[in-house]
Amino acid sequence: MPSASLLFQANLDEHLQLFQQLAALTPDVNEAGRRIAAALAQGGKLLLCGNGGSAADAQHIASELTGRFIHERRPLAGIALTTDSSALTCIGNDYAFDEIFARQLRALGRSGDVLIGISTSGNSANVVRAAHAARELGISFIGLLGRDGGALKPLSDVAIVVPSAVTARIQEAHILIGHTLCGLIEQELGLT
Ligand SMILES: O=C(CO)[C@@H](O)[C@H](O)[C@H](O)[C@H](O)COP(=O)(O)O
Ligand SMILES: [Zn+2]
Repeated sequence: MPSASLLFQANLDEHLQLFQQLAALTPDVNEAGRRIAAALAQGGKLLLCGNGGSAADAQHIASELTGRFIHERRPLAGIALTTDSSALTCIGNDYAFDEIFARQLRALGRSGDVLIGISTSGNSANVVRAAHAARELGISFIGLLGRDGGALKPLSDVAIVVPSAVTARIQEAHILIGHTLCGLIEQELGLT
């Protein structure tokens, strides 16, 4: 454990070392952007889910679509399944915490939509359930993952696996990738 004065430098070193490896994810990021843009162009929507910091990422990315990212353009359909405290507590309380995203997806998702599941471990059970529900509903599942991709990797139509075992560093990469997806969506839809 580095001393307090060295912690920021240690985090920076770890972050920079990881970010230098992220170019290898370019094909997966591009494929994810292409799929999301195609879904939006055909009247579908982007849904997102995740826990903790990844819940924050989910709603951050959704707001880049409904609000705006870089360019002044029409609003785009993005919904985070992490924000409705009544739905989350009702489903968590009456069914199971593992059902909080899958049940909302069954209510709101339609064939042709895309779901991004964000998980640094790739193993959060409520995201795994949502990935299974996506498959049943004809919804593409993009896994924004870390470590070895966990249980979500084989459930993903596109798996973007950040090669780190450190949750915070993975989350830092996830938001870079999330922002890049927003830029790709604007580009692909000709909204730049
Ligand atoms: O932000 C952090 C840690 O940096 C935490 O809130 C973290 O997101 C939570 O522990 C999550 O429950 C972890 O879930 P996951 O990424 O493994 O799916
Ligand atoms: Zn965090």
